[in-house]
Amino acid sequence: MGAAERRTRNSHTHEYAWTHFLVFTGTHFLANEYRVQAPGDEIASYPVCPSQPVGRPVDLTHLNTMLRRPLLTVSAQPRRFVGVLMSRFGTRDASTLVVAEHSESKGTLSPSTLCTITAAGQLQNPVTVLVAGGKGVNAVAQQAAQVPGVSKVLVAEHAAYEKGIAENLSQAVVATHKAGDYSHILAPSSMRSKNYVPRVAALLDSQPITDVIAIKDQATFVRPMYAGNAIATVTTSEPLKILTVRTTAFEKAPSTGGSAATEVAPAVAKPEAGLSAFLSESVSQSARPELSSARVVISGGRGLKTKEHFQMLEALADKLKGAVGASRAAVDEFHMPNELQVGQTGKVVAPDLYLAVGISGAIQHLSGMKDSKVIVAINKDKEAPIFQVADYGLVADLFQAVPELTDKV
Ligand SMILES: Cc1cc2nc3c(=O)[nH]c(=O)nc-3n(C[C@H](O)[C@H](O)[C@H](O)COP(=O)(O)OP(=O)(O)OC[C@H]3O[C@@H](n4cnc5c(N)ncnc54)[C@H](O)[C@@H]3O)c2cc1C
Repeated sequence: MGAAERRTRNSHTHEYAWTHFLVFTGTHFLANEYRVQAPGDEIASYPVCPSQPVGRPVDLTHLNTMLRRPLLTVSAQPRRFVGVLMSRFGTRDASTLVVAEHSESKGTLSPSTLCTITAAGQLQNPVTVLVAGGKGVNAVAQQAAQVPGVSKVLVAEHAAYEKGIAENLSQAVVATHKAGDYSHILAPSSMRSKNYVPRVAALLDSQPITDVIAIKDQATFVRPMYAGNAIATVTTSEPLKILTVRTTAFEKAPSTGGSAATEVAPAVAKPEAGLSAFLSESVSQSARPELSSARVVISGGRGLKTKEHFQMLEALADKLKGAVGASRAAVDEFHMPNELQVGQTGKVVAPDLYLAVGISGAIQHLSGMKDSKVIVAINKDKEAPIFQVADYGLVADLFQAVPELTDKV
């Protein structure tokens, strides 16, 4: 199938969408041909209007008779226009479901959920938030209900959702979608959503779009590709858009001022999917702020040479009330724990101040921190690529520069 083709399934929703599309006769738009596949048919190509010169505006009336059959596959030039028509004239009202993340132990809605609600607001649809969890989840739901812009909060309380087990959580999301028929499902980009969102997408037969950093319209989104080397603007013609949102790209929604209604989420017949079980977790305790949400992050790389030398960074971080991060090289050499890795395969951070110490600035590291508001680099190699993204660069030996800086702060 050619690149210009789009597929649509023969579902109830699609039939409605196309009915609306066909009602829209008399409208002119640029199209050369439609390819239509009915059940049991070969794919057949039909010109929109046999006498119509290629690329000229055409009358859609001709399509009425042709498309009044159960469609499996329809393709058209230009593809995007059809996608837009589908979403604009579909019979479903656009509505957005945000799947909340929250801290079970603290009973709080996560800042990443607030950022996702901001992203959802930009779609300008009514926003429903699904809060799934174990006992105590109602308190989190109350917090979600107070976020301005949220019109409804659905609470799924069950022990099966307590630890965010992907197989169980995805069932809750799917059941909620089936009852609400949302046009968009949004979740924060996170380790947790990397696990359950693909399952949700597979169960609902939709291609997810991950790591969205900007919303252009209902169907057009901006996302990084190739570890942030390219920024792609993608348009989807999926009737259901499933997105994960890079939370560093959206401000947190205010946590008070709203008054959404709270309801019980649609029931799942067997919330415990029985495919995986929670055994234990080991959470590292730190008095420092959490890496992803810290205002100041001080990261060290292979240049620190030993685990002990990271204490220099910790002393500076404590003075600046910041978090400590690390490059993958430092993590691979066991100088810092895995959860403090910043980059493509680690955490994505965008603090007010990011200080990179003894880090060369490989693209995989940059993709996790280059959206920081101010970047400062200390490196003894003046050619190090980190200086290309740094607002302030110090070419110096870190073993002199860091203690000196700590003294002066
Ligand atoms: C698929 C994939 C995913 C990856 N994901 C990540 C990721 O998420 N995060 C990540 O960080 N990397 C990631 N990497 C690895 C990445 O490519 C680099 O290898 C890594 O970031 C290098 O870490 P570094 O800058 O600490 O080490 P190096 O590249 O070795 O740089 C050390 C720097 O320290 C400087 N230095 C040495 N001594 C001193 C001194 N005394 N004073 C001042 N400066 C000094 C050196 O000049 C040098 O620039 C990934 C790679 C792949 C292939």
